[in-house]
Amino acid sequence: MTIHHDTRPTLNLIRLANGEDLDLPAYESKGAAGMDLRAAVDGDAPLTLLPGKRALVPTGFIFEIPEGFEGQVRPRSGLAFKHGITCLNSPGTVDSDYRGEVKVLLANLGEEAFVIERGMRIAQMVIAPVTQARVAEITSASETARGAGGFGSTGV
Ligand SMILES: O=c1ccn([C@H]2C[C@H](O)[C@@H](COP(=O)(O)OP(=O)(O)OP(=O)(O)O)O2)c(=O)[nH]1
Ligand SMILES: [Mg+2]
Repeated sequence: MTIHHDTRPTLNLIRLANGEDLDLPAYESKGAAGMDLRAAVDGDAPLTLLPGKRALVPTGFIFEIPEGFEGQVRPRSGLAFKHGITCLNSPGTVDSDYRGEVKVLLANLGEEAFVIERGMRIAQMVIAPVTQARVAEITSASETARGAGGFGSTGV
């Protein structure tokens, strides 16, 4: 008999008052990299994002990102393509020790106002492994063929 263990890390979520009745963030297809995040704006008061403006949109949940991982808040390509809606700080970083509500910093780079309704899937979060480096100050850098060349030094 083969026993299949679920080796995926667990993401604990705490539902806040403004997240009442919202669907849990979820992977919308079997192989989706990101779970979609929903807008926890007031059902009676949708948020209108004017062209060129930004807004911090609540998700209604606290995420306990497992240690050794981060949450990357990324735009949804459909909203970006159709409406110019993106995450201003993309990819947003949710630290594993953050215990506040996860919020999405949406920006409207389109030409028309965009209305964010309660429960709308506004962004996606990818859980990704993180490596914290040990920081050490030294006085000279090791030599390489590239040296200080960058920003197009190898041609376009
Ligand atoms: O899109 C985002 C980005 C960040 N955060 C939360 C979780 C994250 O752990 C915290 C801090 O984010 P970040 O380190 O990017 O911002 P900061 O400007 O460096 O703030 P801080 O000084 O609080 O670290 O804000 C979100 O909810 N959504
Ligand atoms: Mg920070």
